[in-house]
Formats: sequence, structure tokens, C-alpha cells
Amino acid sequence: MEYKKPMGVDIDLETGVIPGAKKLVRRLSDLKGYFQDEEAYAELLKENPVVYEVYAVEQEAKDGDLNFATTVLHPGKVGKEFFFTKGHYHSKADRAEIYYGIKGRGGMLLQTPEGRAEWIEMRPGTVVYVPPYWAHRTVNTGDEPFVFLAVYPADAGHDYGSIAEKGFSKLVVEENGEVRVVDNPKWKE
Ligand SMILES: O=P(O)(O)OC[C@H]1O[C@H](O)[C@H](O)[C@@H](O)[C@@H]1O
Ligand SMILES: [Fe+2]
Repeated sequence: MEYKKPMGVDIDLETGVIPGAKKLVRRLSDLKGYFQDEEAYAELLKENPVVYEVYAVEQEAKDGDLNFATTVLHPGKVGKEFFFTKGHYHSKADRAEIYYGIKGRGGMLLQTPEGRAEWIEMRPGTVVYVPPYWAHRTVNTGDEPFVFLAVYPADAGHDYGSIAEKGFSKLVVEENGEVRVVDNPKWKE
């Protein structure tokens, strides 16, 4: 039996960086079609800001192993909608996940395949349990970077298809200076 070597790494709690991790950057241009307000999207696309960065430590996609990653989700809005991650189901849909809030303010939108949505607020110290079969997207509702850790099965995989096409049944927007979770007018089952 070949045993893997255990490891410990220190997350930089200010920046969210995991030393030695694989870095992924998603800019606004990578989120084409995701936001409601197409005019506001086109306008902000001139700057094409970084929306989020992911620092991932991933293993071979085998049953029983675990990956972990931090995400640094920058503050910002497209029209009234707060910046968010793409959101996904797991390719192995029954795989669950744990998130842990490190810095900043935000939350997670979750959704069943039938379109039943839940919103869970997150701040430093919040643990979110993502049950099997729920799509999940994080949203930065604050004015500083929202940093969190996620731990997920190595064989979970990302299934972006249905969220990329249809989005979530709820939107997280700012209205009169307040965070509101409202129905997505374009949602269809
Ligand atoms: O993949 P997205 O939906 O864009 O979310 C960004 C990332 O968020 C967390 O870090 C998850 O652990 C990653 O698996 C995911 O890739
Ligand atoms: Fe996930």
C-alpha cells in the first residue's frame, strides 16, 4: 500500500491565499449571460474586473478523497445584482460540501433541481453544509472581499450547465441600500 503524505498549510486569513495552491481567476468576461442587467454588464465589461479568485488543492478524482479551496469573491455589483460565483451542481450530484466563512460578508444561494431556493447568510465563522443534490453559488453582499474555505469530495466535479443556462430562481440584489433576495423574473422551470 502506497500512503499519501499528510500535509498542513496555513491560509492567509487576510488575503485568502493558500500557499502552493492552484490559482484560478474569473473575470467579468467569464460570466457572460449570468447577470440580469445586460446594459450594466456591457458597461462594466470595459473594465473587465476580476470577480473572484480560487486557490485549490485538489487530489485525483477518486472516491473517498477530499479537495479544499479558498475563494476570494470581490465586492461589486452588475446593476442591482451583487457579484457572485458561477454556481454549480456536482457532476456526481449526490456529493455534499462544507463551506467556512473567513472574512467579509456574503451568503450562499442553494437550489434543488426543481428550483426550490434557499439563502444562507455567511460571515467569518459561519459553517454551511451543502447537502447532496443542491446547486450552490456564493454572493458578496459587502464592500470588502468575501473570503471562504470549501471542502468537497475529490470526485464531486463541477456541473455548470443548467445554472449557466437558467440561473437560480432567486436573485440577490441591493434595493434602497438593503440586501434583498428576490424572485428571478427570467426563471423558468
Ligand atoms: O466553480 P464556481 O461555481 O465558479 O465556484 C468557485 C469555487 O468555489 C469554491 O471554492 C468551491 O470549492 C470550488 O469548487 C468552486 O470552483
Ligand atoms: Fe461545489
